Amino acid sequence: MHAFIAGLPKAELHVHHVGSASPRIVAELAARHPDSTVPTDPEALADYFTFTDFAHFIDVYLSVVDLIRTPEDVRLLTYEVARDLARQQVRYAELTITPYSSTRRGIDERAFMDAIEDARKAAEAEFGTVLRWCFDIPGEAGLESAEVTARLATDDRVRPEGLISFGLGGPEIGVPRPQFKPYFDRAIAAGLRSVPHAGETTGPETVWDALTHLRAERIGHGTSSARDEKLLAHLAEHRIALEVCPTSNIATRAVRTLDDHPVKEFVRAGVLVTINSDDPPMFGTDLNNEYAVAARLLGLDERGVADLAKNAVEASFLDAPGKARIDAEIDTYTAAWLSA
Ligand SMILES: O=C(O)c1cccc(C(=O)CC[C@H]2O[C@@H](n3cnc4c(=O)[nH]cnc43)[C@H](O)[C@@H]2O)c1
Ligand SMILES: [Zn+2]
Repeated sequence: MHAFIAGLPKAELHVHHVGSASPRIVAELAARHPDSTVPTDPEALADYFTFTDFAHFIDVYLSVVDLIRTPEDVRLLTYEVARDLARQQVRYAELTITPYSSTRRGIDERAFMDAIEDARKAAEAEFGTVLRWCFDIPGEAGLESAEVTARLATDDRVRPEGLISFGLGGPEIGVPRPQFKPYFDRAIAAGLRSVPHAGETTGPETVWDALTHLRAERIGHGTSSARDEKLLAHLAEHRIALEVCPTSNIATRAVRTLDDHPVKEFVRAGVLVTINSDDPPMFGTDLNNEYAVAARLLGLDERGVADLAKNAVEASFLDAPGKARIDAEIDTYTAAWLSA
């Protein structure tokens, strides 16, 4: 199964830019900025990436954000993230980027956009992996961060070509979703798709809020949806996909153990489940491992895993020919594997 998954063409819909910095990239950035407190030795880094709860995870996440100080850091990170995705046969990824965190720390906004776009184009040409951006509001940073993110996402003079969606991340407790409605309205009016995190660390009412107020088309995590049958039925009926990230939920202690993960409930209820890695090096995982975890939790064979990969293609914001191309690749690969 591991070998099958490793070669399977895939789409990744929920993966964070800074959260994808590999130990090698963290070490390289730390060498560029030696005053940082982030450890560079891989063993110390593994300890550093062990979280007591979600709030601790965010503190550590922001310490890695602090390592990214120049447009060249942004370009390096983005290009290397694409390389890691390509190695896992990821053909298409929607990468969540938090421009507010970088511009607030002094990176010029146009230089930031040029850096991600330059890396996106190079990655597509060199690795064949297509990247698209989701700009997310770091909700806990307040409405100023929402205003900046909405402006950067909608102002034609700065908004990057690869931007397709608008999100909301960070802690959920004490950060009600409805307050972000005007910013999502602006983003949606500008043609962006709505993909907020919801129900990761709070209950199903947050997912309802994301659907009602933010017009969510997919939900980041949505873990607590399992506690509300009516919500599950609504998600299933409207084909609103959940971006499930099993190992992330254990690492941030949102879910106790993998066997307690509600992914089985989602599938039972007919919800469109996609499998994702979230912040892979920080959680000691990668997308291939998340598929292996899902295969075990759901009792899937190779065909079942290929269907999961196709769910991600269906729920992606690719156009129809782009979806058909990856679906065909998945079918060809699976047929060849099963007939070998
Ligand atoms: O950048 C700042 O100055 C700042 C100030 C206050 C709060 C924040 C944040 O809350 C940043 C959160 C950051 O976390 C990212 N992220 C990565 N993985 C996850 C996840 O599983 N669930 C929610 N958020 C996540 C998110 O994209 C934000 O960039 C920042
Ligand atoms: Zn996330």
